[in-house]
Amino acid sequence: MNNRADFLDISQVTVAFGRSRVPVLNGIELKIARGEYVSVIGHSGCGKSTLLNVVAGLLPASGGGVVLDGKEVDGPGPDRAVVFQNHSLLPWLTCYENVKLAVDQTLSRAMGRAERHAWTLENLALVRMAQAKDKRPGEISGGMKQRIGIARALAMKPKVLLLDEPFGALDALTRAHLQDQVMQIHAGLGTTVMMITHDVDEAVLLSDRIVMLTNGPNARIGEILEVDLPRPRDRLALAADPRFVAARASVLEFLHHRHTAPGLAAA
Ligand SMILES: Nc1ncnc2c1ncn2[C@@H]1O[C@H](COP(=O)(O)OP(=O)(O)OP(=O)(O)O)[C@@H](O)[C@H]1O
Repeated sequence: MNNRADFLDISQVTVAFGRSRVPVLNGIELKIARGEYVSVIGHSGCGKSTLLNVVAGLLPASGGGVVLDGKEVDGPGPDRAVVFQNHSLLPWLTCYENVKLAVDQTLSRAMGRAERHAWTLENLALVRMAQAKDKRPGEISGGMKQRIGIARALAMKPKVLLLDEPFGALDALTRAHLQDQVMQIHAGLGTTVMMITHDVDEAVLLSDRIVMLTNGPNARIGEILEVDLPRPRDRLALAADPRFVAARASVLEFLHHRHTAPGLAAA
């Protein structure tokens, strides 16, 4: 068992694609504690998804590595569940079957048949989708599809939940609703989360820490902001909270003025 502070240990991760000698990411060093909610923000194309894909084991790092709970990441695994911006549900299966398939694939040794059925229903209920369990993805809204994607990810009992702009394709109200649900789930289950986002308000509302990447190529961690706001967080109350406003301003200031700080982007 690892220290709380380095449950997920991203160590000197560098990624260069193909024969390019200029890395997209250069020497990313980040330790995430068990139960922590960490967002990664940065300009388009700086390498946020690349970093998440390395942690997911979908992309090998050119240098450095990732260790999760003492085990080196060397490929995809059920201990790291990913939710992408566009849902990846199987269209011919119902919502129940989409979640159940993941449960069967990952937990068939740990749980009997009846238990897997109950666990599938429990996770559908967690994202408030129990009533739509027999619908197919084509019959439900974009927000509902993302909720099924989150239920499927959580049902695998991952050690870390990797969210790649999970609310990016949703309208503002649906997005707010889903952010609130994810906050409740995080509070209830103590899930460790690494989330990629473009949205400054979303990052401040949800995160314990916000990791700000400099522009690529050669992107590095420019700054890390601790979000010192008590939980549970209420979006309406926070909008006028000076600590929320200050955190938001700090991230915006980084994105607008400091994302290519001398000595970072050019290094
Ligand atoms: N498979 C690949 N082969 C070559 N280059 C790639 C590949 N995947 C990503 N890149 C390049 O790496 C850089 C970072 O891409 P990435 O998708 O990680 O950025 P991002 O910060 O997630 O962008 P966005 O916010 O727009 O989604 C980009 O310049 C992209 O073109």
